[in-house]
Amino acid sequence: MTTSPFLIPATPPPPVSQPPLIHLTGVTKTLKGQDEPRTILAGVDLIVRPGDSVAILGRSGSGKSTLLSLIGLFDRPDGGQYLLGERDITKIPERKAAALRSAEFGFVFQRFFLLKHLTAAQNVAMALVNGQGWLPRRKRKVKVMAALERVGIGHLAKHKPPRLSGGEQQRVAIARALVREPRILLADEPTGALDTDTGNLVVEVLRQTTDLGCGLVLVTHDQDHAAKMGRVLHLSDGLLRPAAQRVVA
Ligand SMILES: Nc1ncnc2c1ncn2[C@@H]1O[C@H](COP(=O)(O)OP(=O)(O)OP(=O)(O)O)[C@@H](O)[C@H]1O
Repeated sequence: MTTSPFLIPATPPPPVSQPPLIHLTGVTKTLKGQDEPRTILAGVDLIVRPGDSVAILGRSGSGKSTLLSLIGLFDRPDGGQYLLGERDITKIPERKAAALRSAEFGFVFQRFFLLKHLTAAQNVAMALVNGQGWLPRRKRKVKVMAALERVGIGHLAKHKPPRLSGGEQQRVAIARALVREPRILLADEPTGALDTDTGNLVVEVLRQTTDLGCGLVLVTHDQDHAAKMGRVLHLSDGLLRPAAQRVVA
């Protein structure tokens, strides 16, 4: 029997998955408090590819921020393996970690950490000054405006934080995280200080950052926000597992 070249295969070929941006295997972390040392991460596995959006849920104290600080190279695992692209960075020294952190990652926190006396554009430009030295003024301006426009607040470039709403301030902070074009955006409770509607808007802005291939890891307590991500994981007993998702109306 000959096969017609016009036949459509019954099962489309699987999408070619892109190589991971980050790949954690069996990552462990024990923290020494005032009492007994406590194992916070007991063997975490996680893969984030370009364009992935991953939510991490978990009760307070389950270790979400600890995990995010390992991913963002503020701390190192005790065991397991952490690959950034193909590079094993499990035991990378701080000097090298700092350079990778500013080249590869953008960070968004619950608090906006904006400088009150600078405009939105100047706040965003600070990330370029710290990360890449002094870019020529015109190039800096183009990058800053592109970042502000990407989060929908180009028209607020000349406003200072006290004149901006909480959601607008958080969007300035997201633009500041995006302006160096990070490959991975890490957001720790970015809607914690915002009302529901504003929080929804900010989560949507964050999710859209993945459209151009950025990987996003969002730590949140809000199941509705988590459900807007491509994948929802739950951290408990030191392990990350797929979370049972609620249907959001
Ligand atoms: N530097 C530290 N030394 C000792 N214990 C710590 C340290 N930092 C955090 N912990 C403890 O580790 C546990 C995990 O903390 P972590 O902040 O990662 O949790 P979380 O899931 O992000 O919590 P939350 O949702 O409340 O922010 C907590 O019990 C916390 O008290």
